Amino acid sequence: MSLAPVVRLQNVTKVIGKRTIIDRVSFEVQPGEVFGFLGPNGSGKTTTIRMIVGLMGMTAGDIHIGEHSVRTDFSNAIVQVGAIVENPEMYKFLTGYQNLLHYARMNPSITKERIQEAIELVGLQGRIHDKVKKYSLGMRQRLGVAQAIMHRPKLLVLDEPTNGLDPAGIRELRDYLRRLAQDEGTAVLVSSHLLSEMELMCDRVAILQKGQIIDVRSIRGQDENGKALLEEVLFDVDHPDAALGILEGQGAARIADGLLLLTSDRAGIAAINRRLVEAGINIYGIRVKTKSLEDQFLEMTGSETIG
Ligand SMILES: Nc1ncnc2c1ncn2[C@@H]1O[C@H](COP(=O)(O)OP(=O)(O)OP(=O)(O)O)[C@@H](O)[C@H]1O
Repeated sequence: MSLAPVVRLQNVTKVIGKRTIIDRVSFEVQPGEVFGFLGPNGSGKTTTIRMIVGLMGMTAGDIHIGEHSVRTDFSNAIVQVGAIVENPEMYKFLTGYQNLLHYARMNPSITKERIQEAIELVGLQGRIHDKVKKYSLGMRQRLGVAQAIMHRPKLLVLDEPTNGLDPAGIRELRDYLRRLAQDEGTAVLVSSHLLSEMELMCDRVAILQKGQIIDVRSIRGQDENGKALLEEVLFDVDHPDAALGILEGQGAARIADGLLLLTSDRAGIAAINRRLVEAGINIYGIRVKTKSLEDQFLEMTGSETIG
């Protein structure tokens, strides 16, 4: 991707007392990308996010928003950011619209048209004139996001936005974040400890464990370098032992429950299939055991509990 990243973390480190809470964290988020920041509780997501939005200083490293360093050029960096890090403070006795107007007054660049656009992007147009005290948690959050995007930030940061939402609310959140990324080219950074939700919502995820990034990967079946991910494949064949012999030297094939089990990328599966058929092996079925992000995450973090 040749686009300049919207946010770039370079070896960001945070030491509190004698403890290294965040250890040389580096990643970039591109325009129009929904990027997940995934890790178990206590892994350092909130601390990293607080450093991105300037609520906390960093011990070493740097963060750039566009070309502006959060360290040395904070005010130019932060104007490009919209964020919900702690619960957004809303006036519950005012309507959603009145709340937005109140915030818009602080920034003369926000027009009435823009307020309307933000409301529509989060799908709150039907209820925007109701009092906030009548809103569900999901609606309050939408209002928070509308407020955070009114000034057209290049980066939207949401800390654990799925917390407390029901499945319908999570689906709606996913839909409007994707819309925002696509329609406005906003880079969206969301943190979560919930893998299944990140899989649905994000283009890429960084996996954080004990303050270190242990992996950054695309959700769409490729790793960071565009290399296809390996998948476990089961071949149901008439002579597994003979098939194993034919494939000798082709990676780690073995027999499991009478099936031939091997690891391959997609192109490899076709090649292995052809080779077996040409050698006279009958194939009754091929099954790809696609690993969910959750399986991969558990493999990488070992016994670390999630959630
Ligand atoms: N001000 C602080 N002083 C000392 N330790 C801290 C401080 N802030 C955070 N920590 C520690 O840093 C680690 C990371 O915390 P952080 O809140 O960033 O994790 P998290 O991934 O956001 O987890 P959670 O989802 O539980 O909020 C934790 O072990 C926490 O106890």
